[in-house]
Amino acid sequence: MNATVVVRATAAVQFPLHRVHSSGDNYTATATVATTSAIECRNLSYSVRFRQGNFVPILTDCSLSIPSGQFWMLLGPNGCGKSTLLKILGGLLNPSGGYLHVKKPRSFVFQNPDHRVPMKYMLHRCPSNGESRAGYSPEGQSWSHSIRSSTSFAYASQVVMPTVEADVAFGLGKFSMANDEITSRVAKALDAVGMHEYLQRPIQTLSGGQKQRVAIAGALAEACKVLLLDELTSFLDEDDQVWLLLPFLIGCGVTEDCYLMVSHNLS
Ligand SMILES: Nc1ncnc2c1ncn2[C@@H]1O[C@H](COP(=O)(O)OP(=O)(O)OP(=O)(O)O)[C@@H](O)[C@H]1O
Repeated sequence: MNATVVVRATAAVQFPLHRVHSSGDNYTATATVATTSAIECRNLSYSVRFRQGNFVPILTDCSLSIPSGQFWMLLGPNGCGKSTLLKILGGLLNPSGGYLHVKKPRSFVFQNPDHRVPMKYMLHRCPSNGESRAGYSPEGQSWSHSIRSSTSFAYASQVVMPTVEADVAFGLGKFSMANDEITSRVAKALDAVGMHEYLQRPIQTLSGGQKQRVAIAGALAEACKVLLLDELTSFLDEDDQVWLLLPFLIGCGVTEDCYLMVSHNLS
């Protein structure tokens, strides 16, 4: 990873620049005391293996330490490794080496809600088939059903349920939770992203930016401690920019102890 920085993106605070340690330079991000960190990684590396058998390093010796309750941005040019790092932090990729600690639960929202995402992500979001969310699964249908009917067994769409309400409630299937609690969490999370009036809307009628908000609401409903947002700004228009959503996210109380990280392209 080259020339990538992690900046604190809370409006009232002057950004302290923390450079992520990359191969060939000596910087290491040192945000605060490690024990209070929401995310802590030291000397993290990630390589991919090509068909020819050779390993190509994507991340080398990457270290950062970031506290809870703050909003940080990961900045860097195309191809420097932002998404890869975020996927490692989100548990979607396993690092090849180094130390990694991320508070749980953690949630990951992808760049484009219509892109197919790894099945590992869906299992992470809801390891059961979602039917434990009484009242939210359409009759005879569950997310595993929608995946089975799709062309690939390995991938699923990020927003997976037929309505906004069902999709935000989807990840709650992994908790044993009363229906009242589910309803309240879904309402609170949709309020936070300004989408409450879309509760019953079929997912396919939403715009890309609205789907992004629904995906964020799904993560918030699960009361995640770490929210990882991969280049949302490429999809949301100016009015939807995540730093404008931030006061809502914090104001609704679902993110009190949450750490948010957004990757953003510098080019
Ligand atoms: N599975 C893979 N196989 C081969 N190369 C990969 C793989 N995944 C990532 N890369 C390479 O690793 C580098 C970092 O990719 P990554 O998607 O993390 O970059 P990024 O900083 O998020 O880029 P962008 O801003 O364009 O989204 C790129 O050069 C990419 O081509």
